[in-house]
Amino acid sequence: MNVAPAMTQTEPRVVLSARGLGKDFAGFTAVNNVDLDVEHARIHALIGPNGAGKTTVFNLLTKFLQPTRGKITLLGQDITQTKPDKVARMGLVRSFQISAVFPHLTVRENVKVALQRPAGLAVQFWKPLSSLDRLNARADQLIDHLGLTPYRDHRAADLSYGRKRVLEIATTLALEPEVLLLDEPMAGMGQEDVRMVAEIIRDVAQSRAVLMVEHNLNVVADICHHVTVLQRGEIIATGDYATVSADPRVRTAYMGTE
Ligand SMILES: Nc1ncnc2c1ncn2[C@@H]1O[C@H](COP(=O)(O)OP(=O)(O)OP(=O)(O)O)[C@@H](O)[C@H]1O
Repeated sequence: MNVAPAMTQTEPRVVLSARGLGKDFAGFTAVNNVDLDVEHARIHALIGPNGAGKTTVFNLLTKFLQPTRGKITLLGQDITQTKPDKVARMGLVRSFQISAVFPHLTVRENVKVALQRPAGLAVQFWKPLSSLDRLNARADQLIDHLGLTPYRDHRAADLSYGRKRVLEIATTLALEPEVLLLDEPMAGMGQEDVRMVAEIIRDVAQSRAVLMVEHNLNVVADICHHVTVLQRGEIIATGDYATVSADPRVRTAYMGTE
């Protein structure tokens, strides 16, 4: 059998990029002149002190907000004017967009519900869950991939906080995104859960790009290939963790907040 060679680290493929991205709110510039290149099979962190503009950049990229300036390209297509649902169908998915995990459903049922809307469509509540049986195999594959098999028949409400986040990621992956945006995936987690979710993210990023906002700099140092640091809406440093953490402007920006 012919197997295509795996993409090597020397062949970066930019899947999402922004040029000169900017957003003004009633005369206040929240984001300015942001250039970003997110690559396939890489984890890219967006960090910065509170109010630096990280969430606004996420909202611009997913088109929840319309940029005031600049251009966004997804998989070679200009999406600057594209609507959020179309952007999601094109492969740019933000975790919370579909991470409505239903607490009374089991892990497997949640994943099946997510799988029946691969185009990012609304959940079809009128369909009985039994009609989703054809999705069992695919759901179990995804569940296994994310280490949730022992919890497959547990109700989502009974999962630990960390495993709930992993289930959210599983439901996001049901859309088979090319680019996954994670907004503070480790927020509120204990150390053990942080380690587990970090491993999952590393695994998930083997076959897609991940862009994440993360305050936990240990996690950023551990799993992120590229780090972009924002301050007052502008990029002050970009590169690998060692490079940006040694940058005097980054050290100043974080002083007192780290
Ligand atoms: N809809 C809005 N209207 C006016 N100002 C806004 C709006 N959204 C964000 N801002 C402002 O833009 C700036 C950047 O906010 P943003 O939430 O993007 O920062 P952040 O880096 O995500 O912060 P945090 O780490 O605290 O979540 C802040 O000064 C914020 O008050």
